[in-house]
Amino acid sequence: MQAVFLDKGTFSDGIDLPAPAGVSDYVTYNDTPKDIDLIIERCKDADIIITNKVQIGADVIASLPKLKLIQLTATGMNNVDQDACNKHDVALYNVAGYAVKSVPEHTFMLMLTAMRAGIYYHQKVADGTWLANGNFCLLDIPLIDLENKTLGIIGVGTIGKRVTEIARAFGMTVLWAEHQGQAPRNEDYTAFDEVLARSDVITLHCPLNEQTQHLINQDTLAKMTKQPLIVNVARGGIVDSQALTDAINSEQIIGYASDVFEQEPITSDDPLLTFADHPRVIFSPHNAWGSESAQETLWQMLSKQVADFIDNRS
Ligand SMILES: NC(=O)C1=CN([C@@H]2O[C@H](COP(=O)(O)OP(=O)(O)OC[C@H]3O[C@@H](n4cnc5c(N)ncnc54)[C@H](OP(=O)(O)O)[C@@H]3O)[C@@H](O)[C@H]2O)C=CC1
Ligand SMILES: O=C(O)C(=O)CO
Repeated sequence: MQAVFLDKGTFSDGIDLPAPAGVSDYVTYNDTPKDIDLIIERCKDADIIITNKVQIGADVIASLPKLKLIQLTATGMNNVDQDACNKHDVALYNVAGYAVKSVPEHTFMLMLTAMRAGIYYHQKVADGTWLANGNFCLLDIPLIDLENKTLGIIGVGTIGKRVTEIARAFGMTVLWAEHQGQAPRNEDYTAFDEVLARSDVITLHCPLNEQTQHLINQDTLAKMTKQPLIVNVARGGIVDSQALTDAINSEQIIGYASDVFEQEPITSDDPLLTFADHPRVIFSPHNAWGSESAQETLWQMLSKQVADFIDNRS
């Protein structure tokens, strides 16, 4: 079978990404631009498309009669038209659970950096402000401890559960948010609006889909009464960037720590970039998933899934 990997360059150099067993013709591209004709041209003989973030829409799927499997090198599946896959009998696989160390650790890196103004203070050491100040320490922006704070988690799956464990080790109270508008399914969950109202930090770990598109918007931000920090390592589209920008400006929220953006890479006109120097705003370039061990685990899991798929088809 032919497998075409459209965006191999999303992995680090040095991570070995051999053809999965059963793939006889393995074609790789470092990057595939958003150009439907180019994607179709590259995949016209493919039985299997492997991709991390290339958008595979209904037009592409309908134009590839040989296609049998789209295998994502990711957990989130929002870049593929799932209805079109069902319609054309194309299997769609993600890789679940590969980043259960990497993403939670990154979540806390972002959270701690924002709460303790880490980038701000690093710059003050480097630019001589600390020296000019004269005292042994500089403390002009408050450092906020996590202990005794309430953490609201939206999306209590593999990643949300590990974040729960780490948060409890920090001495935080954790609230698991029920889906918006639904009664809590059991005593472990708290109603969505109550989580917004009670949390000092809100962290997003749900998938991007029709229900979660712009879940964080003007209305939901207005329900955040404790001026929380929002952490987003899930998907940019879960947050309405303009509403978030307004909420930071009006101090409805204390800050925003994000690995993901509606447009990736972020473009220079994105309003969020106006906060590049804000002491409680920190961005990373969608790399929370990518510790070396997570990349290696991902490829092992993916290789087995693809090999099993080919086995079952032959
Ligand atoms: N930044 C990065 O590098 C990475 C980002 N991600 C993102 O993180 C997301 C979560 O990953 P992971 O934990 O492994 O996935 P899981 O599928 O294990 O967990 C997702 C959880 O979200 C919950 N959920 C779904 N819809 C809603 C909703 N409307 N409101 C509240 N909760 C909801 C689900 O709960 P229920 O079953 O109750 O519906 C489920 O428990 C991925 O979808 C991906 O987008 C993942 C890896 C890396
Ligand atoms: O696994 C995911 O969903 C990611 O976003 C990393 O590619």
